[in-house]
Amino acid sequence: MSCPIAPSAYVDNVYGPLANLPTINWSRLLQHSGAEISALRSACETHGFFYLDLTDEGSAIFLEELAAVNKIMEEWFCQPLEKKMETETIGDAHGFKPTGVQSGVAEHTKDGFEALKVRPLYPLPSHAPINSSALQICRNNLVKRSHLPPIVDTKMALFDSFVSTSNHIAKSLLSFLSSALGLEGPHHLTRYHNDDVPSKTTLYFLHYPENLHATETGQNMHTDIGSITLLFAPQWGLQVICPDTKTWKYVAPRPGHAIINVADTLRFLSGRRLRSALHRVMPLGGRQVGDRYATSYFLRADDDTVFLDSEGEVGTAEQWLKRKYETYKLPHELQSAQTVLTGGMAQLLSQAQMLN
Ligand SMILES: O=C(O)CCC(=O)C(=O)O
Ligand SMILES: [Fe+2]
Repeated sequence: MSCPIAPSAYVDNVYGPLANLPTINWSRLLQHSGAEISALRSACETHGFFYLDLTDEGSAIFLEELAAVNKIMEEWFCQPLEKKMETETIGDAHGFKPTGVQSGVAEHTKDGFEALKVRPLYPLPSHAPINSSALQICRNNLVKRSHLPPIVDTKMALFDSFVSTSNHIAKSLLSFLSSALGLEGPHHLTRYHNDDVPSKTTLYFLHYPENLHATETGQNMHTDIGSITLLFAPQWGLQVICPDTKTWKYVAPRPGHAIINVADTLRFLSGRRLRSALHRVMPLGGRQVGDRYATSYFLRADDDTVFLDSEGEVGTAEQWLKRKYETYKLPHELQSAQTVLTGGMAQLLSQAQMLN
């Protein structure tokens, strides 16, 4: 069985002007173009949200893998809820989350997405081709460790390869950014992101089932928890607060592009020099017409990474994730009484401007 993706049209005089986000070119970054690296830094300082152009020839296989994992996941989400609930939830970074457990995008509503979180291999598969015996060792470890849903288990090589390239892209961005910010040696940002150290790095599949009643809608505003998010959102619904107007604007889906997001931990580790973008998912017209899907790779710092958070407390990356997930479930009025949901970004914007 497959769930067709319903197209939805964007009409700018109804839904407002689009977010004008910077675009960074992946192949130029790989050539160490000074201009592209400085554009990357500027995008993270001013927006914290940008398109990454992956339309180069070298990224074609990765995009094919993305299409293949998405097809598998769309079929997986079509299963009855009881079947999906069989995927054990382990901590907040692995397992199945049904709709309606978090506060929704609008007051007095719950969230309208279900999600399957898949903890990647640990140690993560290297970007170099993995030989079959290495893969078998990883596979045995993973099966014991992670209680994967059978669908991931049977397509292990595909999922591994997709995770490996996602990790490579996210860590490369981190590395270019660190050098551009002059964070070198012991302060280099990659030092907090070790592939062989436990972290809550996660591959994340989201499904927003059609819901015409809007009791469970979209995804509430938030900043992401970790360091760098690679988001693939081929359908309308994603909105971001733009730094110029401080209003919500829709982010146009762009084939062959990832949307990259500076998340809380990276902002904290950069000494607040980088900006985290406040974003949410609001279906066009406020109702989820047709099913919507999105895929993310959340690169997160090693569990024991220490930083000063937006509540003024010194804690670890692992504690911040736990706190953030607890906050997602709180009613809106309690969420807005503290800084955790938005990593302090909401407090940097005036309430009146934001609600627009
Ligand atoms: O569904 C989307 O487009 C965005 C999802 C998102 O922001 C998240 O899961 O953190
Ligand atoms: Fe997000």
